[in-house]
Amino acid sequence: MSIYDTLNEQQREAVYQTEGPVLILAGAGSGKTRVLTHRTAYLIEEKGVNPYHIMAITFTNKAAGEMRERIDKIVGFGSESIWVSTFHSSCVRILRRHIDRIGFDTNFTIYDADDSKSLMKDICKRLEIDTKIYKEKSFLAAISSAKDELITPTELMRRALTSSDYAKRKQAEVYREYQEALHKNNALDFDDLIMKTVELLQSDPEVKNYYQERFHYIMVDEYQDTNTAQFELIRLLAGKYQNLCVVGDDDQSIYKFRGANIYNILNFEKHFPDAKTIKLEQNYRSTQNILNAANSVIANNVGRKSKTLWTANDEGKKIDFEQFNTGYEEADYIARDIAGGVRNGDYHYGDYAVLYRTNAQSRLFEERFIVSNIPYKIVGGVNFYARKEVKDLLAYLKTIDNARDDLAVRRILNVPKRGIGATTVNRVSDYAEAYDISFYDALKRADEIPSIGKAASKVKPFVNLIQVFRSKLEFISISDLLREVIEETGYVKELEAEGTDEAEARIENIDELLSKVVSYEESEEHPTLSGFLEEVALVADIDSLEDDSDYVVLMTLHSAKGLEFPKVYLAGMEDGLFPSYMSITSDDSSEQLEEERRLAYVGITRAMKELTITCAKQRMIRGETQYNKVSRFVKEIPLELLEGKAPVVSRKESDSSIENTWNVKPKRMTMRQQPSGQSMQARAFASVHTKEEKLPYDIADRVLHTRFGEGTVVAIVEGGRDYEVTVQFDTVGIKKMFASFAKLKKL
Ligand SMILES: Nc1ncnc2c1ncn2[C@@H]1O[C@H](COP(=O)(O)OP(=O)(O)OP(=O)(O)O)[C@@H](O)[C@H]1O
Ligand SMILES: [Mg+2]
Repeated sequence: MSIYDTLNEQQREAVYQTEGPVLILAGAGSGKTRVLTHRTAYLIEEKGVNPYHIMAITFTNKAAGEMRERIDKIVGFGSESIWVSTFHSSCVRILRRHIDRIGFDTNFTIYDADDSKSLMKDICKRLEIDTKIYKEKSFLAAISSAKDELITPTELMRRALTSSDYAKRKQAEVYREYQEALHKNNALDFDDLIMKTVELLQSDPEVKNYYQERFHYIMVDEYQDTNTAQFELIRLLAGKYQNLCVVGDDDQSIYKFRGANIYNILNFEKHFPDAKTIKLEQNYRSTQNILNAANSVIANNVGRKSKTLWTANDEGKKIDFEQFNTGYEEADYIARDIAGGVRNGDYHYGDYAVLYRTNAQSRLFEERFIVSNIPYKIVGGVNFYARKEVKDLLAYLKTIDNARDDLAVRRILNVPKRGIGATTVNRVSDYAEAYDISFYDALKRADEIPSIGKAASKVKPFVNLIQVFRSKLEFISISDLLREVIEETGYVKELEAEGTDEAEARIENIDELLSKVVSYEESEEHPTLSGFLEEVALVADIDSLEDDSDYVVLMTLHSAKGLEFPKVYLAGMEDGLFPSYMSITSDDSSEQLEEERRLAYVGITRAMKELTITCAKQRMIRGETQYNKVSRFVKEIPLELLEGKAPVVSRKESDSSIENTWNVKPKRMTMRQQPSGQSMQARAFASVHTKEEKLPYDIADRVLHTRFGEGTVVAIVEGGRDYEVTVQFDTVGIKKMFASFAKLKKL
């Protein structure tokens, strides 16, 4: 049996259609990514294409890694010369070779979001912009959108001049300054990686021809999320042979806020008139119930390309829908459910994913999982490489590698403390500006800077230190270099002296960085410092996912694209959170709502076997308690597909009041009933939060509620922030409420 026998008829057609432009348009889990990997194998094995001429592009490193693995498995020998990578790393590869043709050094630095922000701060200061009125963040956002659309500073200025909008003119001015500063630092930001590559290919026919001749076959996964710059890049690369195969799903377009242009997919046939379109209709990933839920939610979007998606899989379990009073209860339920599933042997930790709309939601789960001893990993949030100690040491390495990066040099000039103050830094900066040299070169000439006086003697040892490291670079490994940096600067010694838990954690992170260097050295044939720094700069959040260990994954819905898990929790399904408050209230609300709905579709379709949807009536968001209704997306799922482990009350009622209960969970344990081993930890967890002091009533007491009348207290649960009191009322039955809201009086 050949590998192509494992494909259905439409998939096979897509694999065999190797020549000319091809669009594969299909719903989630229909095997689009699988088609791409098999197509690659087919090109090599059956069509005799040299792997060297093939390029496959995806969005995240995780997806690229997975694709690489699958391709290696089916192609075997020679597969390493295929370019399987993200847009960004493909561009880095091209630029490292040819960017000197557009006026940069090939050992340019890549700025992350943090670096860009510091640079922007400097610029705003220099231009004397009042950042209370014009925020740095909004400049960066405007620049980023411009780059997504391939708009140059000159073009942005031209547009600004035709409008009377002062803010727009400021943006254009800042954009120009920002680009000049990057250029001076021999640095590119993330968006530049794509834009500069396009610029290079457009301006240099020789380079364009070289890459067009290199890539006879180009494939792009998740094509629905490409922006204008990425589209242009692909169009240029495929310009000669036109063997371009893109796969995507317009229903999963979720990056409009990052400039994704849905028209790239909707108009593919217009851009490439010879294009052949293939649709895949069978979903192999999910149960019928999950797929039905996804289909009925997305059906509410208008103006979609018509698509059918069916599955031969089992009906599967119903979707577990649970509403809680608070986010704490929600996290608690999910933690228990996971622990239970693993205990029963139904699942491994690694089979679970908890997905949510915003990064901030992860904290409650994290706290709950720690208490319950559930191994987990958060994708996103504070990225390892964004931590101070890691950034400091990387700044050392960057300075040693390419001291043209002013930001890196300034970051470490006084780290650890060398008694070099802000005044000195400013004077050196001014000098560098005046002579049009880099900050580091100005440091080297400290003696000549008239205004810095004695400070020059403090600067010198720093410059010497860097020069010594540089001279060693020739004959020691990168890991030894890093060890020397740590040693010579006394970085770890200082932390050790601090002796706090936090310092300890920082030292662990430094160890982790060293391990990263070592593993880089082991995996590369010719490891170089620039190579290492480049790899680090490209690590997207998703990379903290590792394949071989067993842990629950927590991540935002956006990061989950393209992935699949046996059991998925969609948490925080509340109007105002998901769909976001912005999308409900903004001017172009219907468009934004549709984007949110596509995100819901992405979320639901990540689940293979089981899906749990949860929400809370009351939730702390940015320090404020919000009362939210059940997400409209949940209401778009037919009732018969849902089931609560506790009784579900009709939909209408759920909208009426926050004290109304969709479900009461009498089976939930109080802290007192918990096994003693856990309760200590649990109490420690609870004590982090402020809570009412002791309640004036106890279980079995008779109490009075202003609306519900008299009743008997049946349970008191110590929630995270408040006591949850369950009362059996004489007239309205059982109600569960928060002590601080209910204001029950003891009778
Ligand atoms: N013909 C097939 N036979 C068996 N399994 C298949 C077949 N096609 C796809 N699958 C499986 O179905 C699952 C989904 O496939 P894949 O990830 O390629 O879908 P996709 O269309 O790329 O999904 P998404 O839109 O979420 O990116 C995978 O586990 C894949 O191995
Ligand atoms: Mg896919």
